[in-house]
Amino acid sequence: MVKTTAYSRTHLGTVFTYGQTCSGKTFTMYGAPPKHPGVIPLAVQDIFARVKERPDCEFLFKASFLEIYNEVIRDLLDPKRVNLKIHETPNREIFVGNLSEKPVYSAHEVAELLQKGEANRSIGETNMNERSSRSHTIFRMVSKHFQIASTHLAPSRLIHTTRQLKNLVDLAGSERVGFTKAEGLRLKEGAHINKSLLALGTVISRLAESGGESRGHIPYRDSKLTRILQNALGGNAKTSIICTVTPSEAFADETISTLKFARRAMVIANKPIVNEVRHAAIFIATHKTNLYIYYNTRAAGCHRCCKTGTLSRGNSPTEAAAACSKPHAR
Ligand SMILES: Nc1ncnc2c1ncn2[C@@H]1O[C@H](COP(=O)(O)OP(=O)(O)OP(=O)(O)O)[C@@H](O)[C@H]1O
Repeated sequence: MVKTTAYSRTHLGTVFTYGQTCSGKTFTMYGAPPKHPGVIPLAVQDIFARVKERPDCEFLFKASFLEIYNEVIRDLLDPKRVNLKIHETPNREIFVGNLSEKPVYSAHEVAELLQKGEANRSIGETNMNERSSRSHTIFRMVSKHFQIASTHLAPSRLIHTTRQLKNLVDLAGSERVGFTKAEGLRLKEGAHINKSLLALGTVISRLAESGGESRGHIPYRDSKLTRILQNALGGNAKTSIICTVTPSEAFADETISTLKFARRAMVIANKPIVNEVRHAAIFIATHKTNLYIYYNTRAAGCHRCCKTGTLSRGNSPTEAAAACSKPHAR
């Protein structure tokens, strides 16, 4: 499932984990590499492995990494960039302004960036988890791929480009103050986490009620998390949600609540699209090439020669006819 989302040719692919605190969300997303890599390192490896399978394409990758901490967006690759704002393009694509994007060329480089970002992430000890995520993180990889095609007259021509976004999201977990015994800063963090997860739950419920269509009012703007994930939740994305639960009886209520969330989310049916740009000029040029071959063949009346390759690049009909030394009818 996760592999499909990472591989997918659709414009936007998103994977996120959902569940109560200490249920294994961060472990699922990051794992304990190199022995037990999580979803993010595995997805990145898959993406780069795919590059090797497509020698006919050129790829360009850029990565960004942000956290939402107490409803403030911070760049984890450049922590001086704080309080970043969310914007929307005219074609309704949501993006975070002034977020740094680093070009990456290998899975190893991405792993280094992840490590750097993780070191800047807000993590704190609670009664439940000694390394509890106090923020939601979104690791995003944007890729552009350019397909090159060779034709008889043009050995290297750009045919189309595809742009894809992959969001790999690690959410902070919902927490009950009774269990975490949080006070002061931890209590404030917990309140923000719960509030944004509630907003996520509401968005999922509304989308589920409307069968996945963004009909009526869907309150994406109620939290930074739902606003950033707007396209992933109810748009044209391919989204995988991994729900994590703890086996402990003491958390049965949380487990039931997580399973209800999962059941609602399953109803939502997005409509993934491929963001592909066919280059019109190139398309016409390619067809001109074919037309030219056809024209030459007809004009010279030299079907057999053209088929066997006598007609070379730049031949005019006269040149083609002259180049044909075979004694067949013209
Ligand atoms: N499948 C697993 N195998 C081994 N250890 C695990 C596994 N899942 C979770 N753990 C361990 O359980 C602890 C809690 O996991 P983790 O931090 O991933 O939870 P979380 O849901 O992200 O919590 P929070 O919401 O508080 O950040 C960690 O010490 C982690 O290493």
